[in-house]
Amino acid sequence: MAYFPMFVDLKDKLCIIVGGGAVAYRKIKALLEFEARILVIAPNCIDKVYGLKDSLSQEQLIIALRNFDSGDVCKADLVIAATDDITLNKSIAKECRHKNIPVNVVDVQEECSFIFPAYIKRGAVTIGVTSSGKSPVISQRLKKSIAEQLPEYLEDLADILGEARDLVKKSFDTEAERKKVYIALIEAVENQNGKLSPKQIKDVIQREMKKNQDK
Ligand SMILES: C[C@@]1(CC(=O)O)c2cc3[nH]c(cc4nc(cc5[nH]c(cc(n2)[C@H]1CCC(=O)O)[C@@](C)(CC(=O)O)[C@@H]5CCC(=O)O)C(CC(=O)O)=C4CCC(=O)O)c(CCC(=O)O)c3CC(=O)O
Ligand SMILES: NC(=O)C1=CN([C@@H]2O[C@H](COP(=O)(O)OP(=O)(O)OC[C@H]3O[C@@H](n4cnc5c(N)ncnc54)[C@H](O)[C@@H]3O)[C@@H](O)[C@H]2O)C=CC1
Repeated sequence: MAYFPMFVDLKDKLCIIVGGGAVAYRKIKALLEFEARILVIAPNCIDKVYGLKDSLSQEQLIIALRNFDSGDVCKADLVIAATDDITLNKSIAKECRHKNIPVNVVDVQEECSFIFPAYIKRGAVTIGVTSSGKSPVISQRLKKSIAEQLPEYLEDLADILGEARDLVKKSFDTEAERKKVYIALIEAVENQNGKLSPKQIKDVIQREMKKNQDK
């Protein structure tokens, strides 16, 4: 069985992480990169988790130094059960499922409604890899080898194409024409090593329009 890669908007969503060990830390770091708000509930946290407070506001991260209470999950958009107590983790999962809250349980895959990928983030471009639980280390290694092949300008490229999109949509009638323009823009960015000014974007679009008219 393979998992479907679904990309989720986590901006400002409240993610509750129960547990404050090394595994919790890894999940928190990932969720923060996607602008989630974090509430950690654990009687003890490793220093790296406490350390996150230095660079984050109260809006972004709250650490509640206490045991989990049933009912804690009520306000959560997402829950991670990351304690070292398998029975507790399972009961958190049960409560979440009952309340229709997506839940990840770090030590029991069958209890997860979603699992974490190994991922690469370059601005708006995200690449997620999973082995559907078979081997996280495969995902980790694949991530590394994919990352080595990505062009430096990937983030800029996505921004440039994103900005050009409205104009391209207005200027070209068919999807096939629009796709050609995006490819021309990508090639132009490749030639300029990642930089195109708004004027250069317009020039490429003009050029493609002219090509279309001349046909
Ligand atoms: C099912 C899943 C659920 C979930 O966590 O969402 C899960 C479950 C478990 N992981 C375990 C172990 C390890 N996990 C890692 C690493 C990662 N694990 C991640 C995801 C996932 N792990 C989901 C499946 C994703 C997939 O299949 O691709 C990554 C990709 C993302 C992340 O964690 O953020 C991250 C790499 C991120 C990166 O490098 O980018 C390492 C390596 C290391 O630590 O360096 C080890 C030690 C080696 C080993 O055991 O394989 C154990 C056994 C614990 C034990 O033996 O006690 C369980 C529980 C079980 O298998 O039952
Ligand atoms: N999914 C994954 O990627 C991986 C999962 N694991 C599993 O993750 C689990 C956690 O691993 P670590 O972070 O290394 O453990 P850890 O022992 O460092 O941390 C456990 C945390 O749970 C907290 N905790 C315990 N009882 C609690 C309660 N009643 N309420 C709230 N918090 C409570 C502790 O205070 C501590 O912060 C292990 O069971 C391990 O098998 C391990 C490796 C990878």
